[in-house]
Amino acid sequence: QTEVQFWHAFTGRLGELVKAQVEEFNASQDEFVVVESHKGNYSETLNAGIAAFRAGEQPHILMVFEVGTATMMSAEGAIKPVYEVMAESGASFDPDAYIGAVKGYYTTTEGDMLSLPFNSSTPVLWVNRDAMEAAGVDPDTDLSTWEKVGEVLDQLKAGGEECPLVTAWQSWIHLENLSAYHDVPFASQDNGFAGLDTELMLNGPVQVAHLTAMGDWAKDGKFIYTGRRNEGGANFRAGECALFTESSAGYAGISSEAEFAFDVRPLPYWEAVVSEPQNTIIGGASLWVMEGHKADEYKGVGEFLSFLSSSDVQAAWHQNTGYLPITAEAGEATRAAGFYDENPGTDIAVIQMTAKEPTANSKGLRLGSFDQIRGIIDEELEAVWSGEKTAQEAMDSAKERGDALLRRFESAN
Ligand SMILES: O=P(O)(O)OC[C@H](O)CO
Repeated sequence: QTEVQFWHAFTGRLGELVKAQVEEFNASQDEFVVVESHKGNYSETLNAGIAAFRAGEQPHILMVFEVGTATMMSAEGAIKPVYEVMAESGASFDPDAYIGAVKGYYTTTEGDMLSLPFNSSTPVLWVNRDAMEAAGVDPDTDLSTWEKVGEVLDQLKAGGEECPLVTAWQSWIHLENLSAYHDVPFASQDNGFAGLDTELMLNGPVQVAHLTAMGDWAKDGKFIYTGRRNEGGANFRAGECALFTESSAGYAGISSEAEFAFDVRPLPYWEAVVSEPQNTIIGGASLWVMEGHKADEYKGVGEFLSFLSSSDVQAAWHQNTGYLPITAEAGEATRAAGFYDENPGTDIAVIQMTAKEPTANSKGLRLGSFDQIRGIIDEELEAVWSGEKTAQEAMDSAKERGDALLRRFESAN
């Protein structure tokens, strides 16, 4: 049997679900064996893939979070584009089957798919209904705008809630998506889509106003900071927090662990800035195929990626995890099966990402060295939460430091 190595970043419920998919594929045929390995969090998995490539020990398939997309696109010689793998392997593959908002992010301007948008997400607002009630707040209260959320945070605090709001992925949600959702740029050159000579624009009035509000909430004990990635998920799932801004894929852990009534709402927007929000942008990860392997192994890769995209596998994955259904057919099958009626809110992520035609500010981000830039942004945000810097000071500094990395990436590519 021909072996295919698949490196990913999933643990917990997501880790179990990936393992189950791999086992199902392996059991469905006897020509190939996919071997899945967990390589740490998203950044660690990306770095493990890069280091392995340099050592000539790269896996066939590497999961790379959306942040690493520009890095992978520029890694010529290291990656084998998915459209090429699929064409050579003869596995069934219809690029038009994938939903536009997801496909666009991982496809060249010529329409060639470079990586498989396996687990695509977008941020939403998770609500612990029991915690709201315990603090004397109507759990059905309108949370559509940050103005309204601000009032609810006051009520939660007054009602004795110790963790009114917690977040995962602060840069992704409170800066990158915030910008797209309010149709302001996060970076120049269409957020990097139009060229490498881009600079950060994350220190504008919309971003600064939002971070100032978040900083005030942090100072008042209404926003509790728990970490840069999805650390806050453990607090929310344990029932310790009322509101949680997190990926739609938070569903995997919340639906399997939460011992309280929860629901999911659209990501709030500032009514003072827009009368209605633009779309949110993509997160999660895609699967990149790495160069340097044999033709029969790539055939196995093609078969496995085709299996992952098949309607039944996709529909189940979407329903179990909260990741977007990457094909229109999987979304339709989910609706037809009554899943959205039985699990209200599980279609919010798709609606939020696709309801409006994206603008140059809301197609997504394509920035080199973005993982390192996020590290800088995280550091600066932490200075806002601790009251060390104003939001303006922190974002001016993030821009200056981040732009230096963008210049370095530009000259290296
Ligand atoms: O938790 P995920 O997989 O939806 O990813 C969230 C962010 O996009 C990570 O950058």
